Amino acid sequence: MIRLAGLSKRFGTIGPLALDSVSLSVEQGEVFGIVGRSGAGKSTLIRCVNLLERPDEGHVEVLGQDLLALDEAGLRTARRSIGMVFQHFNLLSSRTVAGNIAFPLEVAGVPRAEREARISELLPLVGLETKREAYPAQLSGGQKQRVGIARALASSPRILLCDEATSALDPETTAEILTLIRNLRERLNLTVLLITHEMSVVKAICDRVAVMEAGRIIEQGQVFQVFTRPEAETTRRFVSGVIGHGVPSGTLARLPPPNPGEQQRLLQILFAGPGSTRSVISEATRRFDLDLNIISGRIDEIGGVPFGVMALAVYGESQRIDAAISWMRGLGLEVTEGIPEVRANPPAETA
Ligand SMILES: Nc1ncnc2c1ncn2[C@@H]1O[C@H](COP(=O)(O)OP(=O)(O)OP(=O)(O)O)[C@@H](O)[C@H]1O
Repeated sequence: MIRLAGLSKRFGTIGPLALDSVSLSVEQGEVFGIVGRSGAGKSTLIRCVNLLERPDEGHVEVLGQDLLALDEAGLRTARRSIGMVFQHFNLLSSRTVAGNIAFPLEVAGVPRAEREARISELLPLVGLETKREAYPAQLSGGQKQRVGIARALASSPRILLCDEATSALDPETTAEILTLIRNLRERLNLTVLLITHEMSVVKAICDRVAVMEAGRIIEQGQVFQVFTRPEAETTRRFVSGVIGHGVPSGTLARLPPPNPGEQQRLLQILFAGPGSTRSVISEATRRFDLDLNIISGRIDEIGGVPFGVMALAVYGESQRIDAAISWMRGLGLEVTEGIPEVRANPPAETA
């Protein structure tokens, strides 16, 4: 649906590249997230998909069309297949909900009766049947974004671009809007590309994710894979704020020392898949005659797949600990030695 190849972009003549050879493919029906800190290049990248921003170099293919090769008229037509939702809604305050939704249709020259019919279809889709004649000032943030979404869908696009669509909303409203986007994706067979600085958004809604830093994609993959096995340090930091890899610094220092002749080893265990709730701790304790202290543990779900991360301090004879690790790995658990430390009370992992 979207193929970006070797995109580079520099604003002005000096300074760093806002985009540095970015390549990305988004397949039909996916919700694809791009996450990164402020200034990473996310907005520039998403704006290249509908050519609100023109890259200096590279290739932009959407629905099989080379957008950079189109003239203005061709680009206008192509853009009807690409709806866009904005962080600050960008509604016209002098127009009603219906007037805002109709706006892109008016610009495209769609006759009035057809516009009205389309509005009537869209309002129930976004849960705003009763707000047709309301003005933006009379709406909550979540309702305003519902209007923004309806407007983006007015021309029946096949692709929805979401530029920090929930960043101005509170957590509860964010969850509602994300659920709405996910449902619309299914109902309307949309492909969604979204940018966000919040890993929790990616976790809630995306199938795949790309992590951006300094104009580059530093890591990408299935959300489950990236969350449970982050490779880049930046990704690890993003992920740890959401799924709790690591324990607060100071906690490890307060662990009791091992008895003479015994070892203390720190293990991080990742459970993934349906067997995740299986209790291995008590069984390992019995089988291998060890003391296993749970320092932290969390069960979560990403894309419907349960997984858990547990940090353990294990006390006992070295060989027994080795045997317990082999046994746990044999059960399909991912066991790594060492527990990443995080600052106590880290700020929410956002840009
Ligand atoms: N119109 C512009 N003129 C000059 N520099 C720009 C412009 N737009 C973006 N930049 C610069 O390009 C880089 C990438 O910015 P971009 O807005 O794409 O990042 P971002 O990841 O979306 O960050 P944010 O979430 O803060 O918007 C930054 O260094 C930014 O200052």
